[in-house]
Amino acid sequence: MIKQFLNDPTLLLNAVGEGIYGFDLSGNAVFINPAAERMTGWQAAELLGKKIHQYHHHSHADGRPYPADECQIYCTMFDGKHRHVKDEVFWRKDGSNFPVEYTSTPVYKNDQLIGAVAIFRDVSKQHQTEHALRQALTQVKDLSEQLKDENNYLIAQLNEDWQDSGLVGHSHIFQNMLEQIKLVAQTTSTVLILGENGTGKELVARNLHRLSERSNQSFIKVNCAAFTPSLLESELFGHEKGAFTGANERRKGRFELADKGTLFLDEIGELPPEAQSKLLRVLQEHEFERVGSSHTIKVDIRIVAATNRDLWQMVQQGAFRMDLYYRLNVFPIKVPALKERKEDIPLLCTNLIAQLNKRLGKQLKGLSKKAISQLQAYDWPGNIRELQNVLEREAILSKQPILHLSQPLSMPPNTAFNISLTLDEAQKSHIVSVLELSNWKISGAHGAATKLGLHESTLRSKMRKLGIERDS
Ligand SMILES: Nc1ncnc2c1ncn2[C@@H]1O[C@H](COP(=O)(O)OP(=O)(O)OP(=O)(O)O)[C@@H](O)[C@H]1O
Repeated sequence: MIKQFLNDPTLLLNAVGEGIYGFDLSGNAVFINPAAERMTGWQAAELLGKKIHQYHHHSHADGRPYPADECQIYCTMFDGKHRHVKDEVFWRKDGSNFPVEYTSTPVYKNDQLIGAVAIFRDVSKQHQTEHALRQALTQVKDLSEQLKDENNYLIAQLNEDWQDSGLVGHSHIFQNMLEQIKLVAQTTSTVLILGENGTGKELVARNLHRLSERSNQSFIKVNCAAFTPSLLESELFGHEKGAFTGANERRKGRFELADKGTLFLDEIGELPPEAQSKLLRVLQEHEFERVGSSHTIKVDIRIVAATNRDLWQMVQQGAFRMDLYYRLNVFPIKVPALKERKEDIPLLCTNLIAQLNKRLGKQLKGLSKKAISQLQAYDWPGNIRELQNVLEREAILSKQPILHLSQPLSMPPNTAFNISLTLDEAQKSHIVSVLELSNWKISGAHGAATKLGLHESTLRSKMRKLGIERDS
């Protein structure tokens, strides 16, 4: 048996799965095995004695000619050096090509170079697998990016001390508003919610979403006053990696996250001009581009916007685009100020005290009659948010189950004169009070900076210095 193979070594060469070519020193084929025939479609009889390079190594993969004197196999025949080559192609008889990986080894007889042997493999399958792997990796990366975006957003939402309260009030004016919410919730029309700070605009927006057909999809909120103009654009529309300094990764904007759901644009009056034009385009054409990208993204979102500003006056002053105003003002809902529905105060208090009991672990029963009359005699510039704060303060101070008012309503406790405070403490206390009254809005005409007569950046640096954060 062994003898049989020794007598005819080509039996072994014919059995291997790799293609084998033998060359003499002139580059002519002297041996071709069946695997090479199968891969190239050229029969041995057609190529033996011929320069193989001209048949299936004549061009590179991109079609550029591959001169014979650069051919790595021929080079071995000149310098007698072994070579391992990747990223080349061989051409088939039918004119197609396939990627190959090959070795070119010199053949010596009595120390004399007499030719070379090339052993090659078709690596198309390997390339396909690599390509599929690369695609799968990109998909995984995209998905994990999306999950990260959504997760960040959800965490931010959870941290957002959103209280589990419904819209409470039985006054005529409030019931009218509830009726409007129910009607417009069924449609996809853009809604503009108007009302003073702390009246419950956000609560209205969330209820609109809850009652709509989109309730199973996301409700995404953006406070347009909380970002600088350039950050706001990237927050709304997202950005590509490297779109600006600090954009280390690609990030989806709130418009993309809200696709199929509702996007709540709070403080819409603070939207800078550039973002106003982009928003107009989304409202008209449902499309936009991420910052730093030319790729157009289509979305299906319902816009609900809110403001405490007189948008029409802003239009007349040139601070808000008129076309955007009309696009937003399709269905305006006016949330009444608390002073317009004082008859709702007792019911609101019952509701808010129940929430406080849960949150503070108290067992308060309600308010004294005198306290209710005091609350109804007051004008509530800070609306329900101010009412919440007053009740929370009294709930903390109270040792009895029935609450009384321990301080006059017209003087916010934080600004009360307190001689024991250092200058820094007094500043901190005053800044926090003004921030609370401004719903922690820093910039804009109604922001804390304007109220304090400071530049926005001065206020931010003072806040940093005094350690003022929203939860403090
Ligand atoms: N009808 C209501 N019944 C009970 N609680 C309410 C009602 N309306 C608002 N609230 C509560 O009052 C607080 C302020 O409401 P919300 O944040 O919706 O006001 P807003 O008008 O959006 O305020 P801003 O303009 O300052 O952002 C919230 O804690 C909310 O739960």
